[in-house]
Amino acid sequence: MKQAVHFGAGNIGRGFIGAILSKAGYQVTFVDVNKAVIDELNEKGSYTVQIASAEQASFVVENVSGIHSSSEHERLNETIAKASLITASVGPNILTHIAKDIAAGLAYAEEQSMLKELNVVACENMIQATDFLRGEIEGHLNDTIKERVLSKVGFPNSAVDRIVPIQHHDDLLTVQVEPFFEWVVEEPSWKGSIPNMEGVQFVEDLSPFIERKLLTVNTGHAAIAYIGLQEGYVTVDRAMENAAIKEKVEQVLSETSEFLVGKYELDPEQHKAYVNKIISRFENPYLSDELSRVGRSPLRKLSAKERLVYPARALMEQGREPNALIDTIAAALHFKNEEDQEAIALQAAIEEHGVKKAFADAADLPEDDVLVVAVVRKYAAAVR
Ligand SMILES: NC(=O)C1=CN([C@@H]2O[C@H](COP(=O)(O)OP(=O)(O)OC[C@H]3O[C@@H](n4cnc5c(N)ncnc54)[C@H](O)[C@@H]3O)[C@@H](O)[C@H]2O)C=CC1
Ligand SMILES: O=P(O)(O)OC[C@H]1O[C@](O)(CO)[C@@H](O)[C@@H]1O
Repeated sequence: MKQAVHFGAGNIGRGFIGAILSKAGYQVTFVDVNKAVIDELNEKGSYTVQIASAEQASFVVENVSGIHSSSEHERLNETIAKASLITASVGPNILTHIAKDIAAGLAYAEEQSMLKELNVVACENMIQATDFLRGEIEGHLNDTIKERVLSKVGFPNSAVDRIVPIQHHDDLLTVQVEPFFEWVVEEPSWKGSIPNMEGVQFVEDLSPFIERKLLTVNTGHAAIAYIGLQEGYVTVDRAMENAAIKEKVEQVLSETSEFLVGKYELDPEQHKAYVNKIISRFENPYLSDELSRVGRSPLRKLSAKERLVYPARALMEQGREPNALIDTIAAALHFKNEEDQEAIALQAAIEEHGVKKAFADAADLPEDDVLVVAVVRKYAAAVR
């Protein structure tokens, strides 16, 4: 049986990537720091995925096991050495940490003369996430091993799309997901023959796919989260029942559409249909997705290459005034959550240095940048 190693046995790992890989005939070994989840995977060897729709369908994902990365280094090295695919959905900020584990496994495979053609794919909400991961892995390899690894291992970027909220089940492994899913992988960087995996699309150029997804699903979602929280909502579906919030989200997405259609010469009608589909996904009444989850890690979401600042700045460079994006960024600066380290750091920075410097630092922009000036002007109006 083909072996896949997936870092991150969390919501998207179990609810999407693990399910696709298992169905494609892989034995999937999840790697996680959460020992309770790993123990449960090893004990049960399967888990249930529930589809959040009127039909309430569910299916069982088989051939899964787990490795606790903090304590099972040798087992992890041996498993990586046998794998033909390594994937990850741990969160962009954690890629640096798992790079060390992946590098150790690849170096072990090389030393044991086991290194064969394989691929490493980061499945994160991040542009060029695999390129970033590859850079971090390379930093842990000596020159000789690095050369061998780069000749055998492919590092394709990918775009993943499926809404998987925080789970509330008695069973630790059961995961509820939305019906929609899309996993797009960069074909030119794939080493070896292109596999036929149901639910995975290989493309020549990933940029239009990842940008379309990040600047529609994730930008729209972020707008609902930050504006919805301002209005006292708790979940995405309930916030979308408010006509004013829905209208604001539509305005945000018409701004990102303007950018995307222009940059990638998309067919405006087809893109409009894509946007409408995404909006209907946000309204799914069978999915209870917390705004605090969708808005999590505000410093990452306010950074330069991310879902809010990147399109807003690009539009302003074209002489446009993306007012709905500016309102969303202003609302994001009010995001407070005592369980979110980035939210705490953001609010501390605002208190200590003022909103102008706090936002300029987060977005890596000068304090007199046009976007910073516009956001600061709106910030006072977006009181929570
Ligand atoms: N939830 C979703 O709908 C989607 C998530 N994603 C991407 O997946 C990422 C993860 O999202 P979720 O699954 O919702 O989060 P999650 O918190 O449910 O899962 C992340 C998992 O990574 C594990 N982890 C943390 N540090 C680790 C380490 N050093 N080694 C191994 N495992 C480690 C955590 O214990 C957790 O089980 C997101 O940041 C995003 O980039 C992408 C598309 C959809
Ligand atoms: O996972 P992130 O990047 O923190 O952002 C949350 C977003 O990711 C998703 O979980 C999946 O794309 C969306 O639900 C949401 O827009």
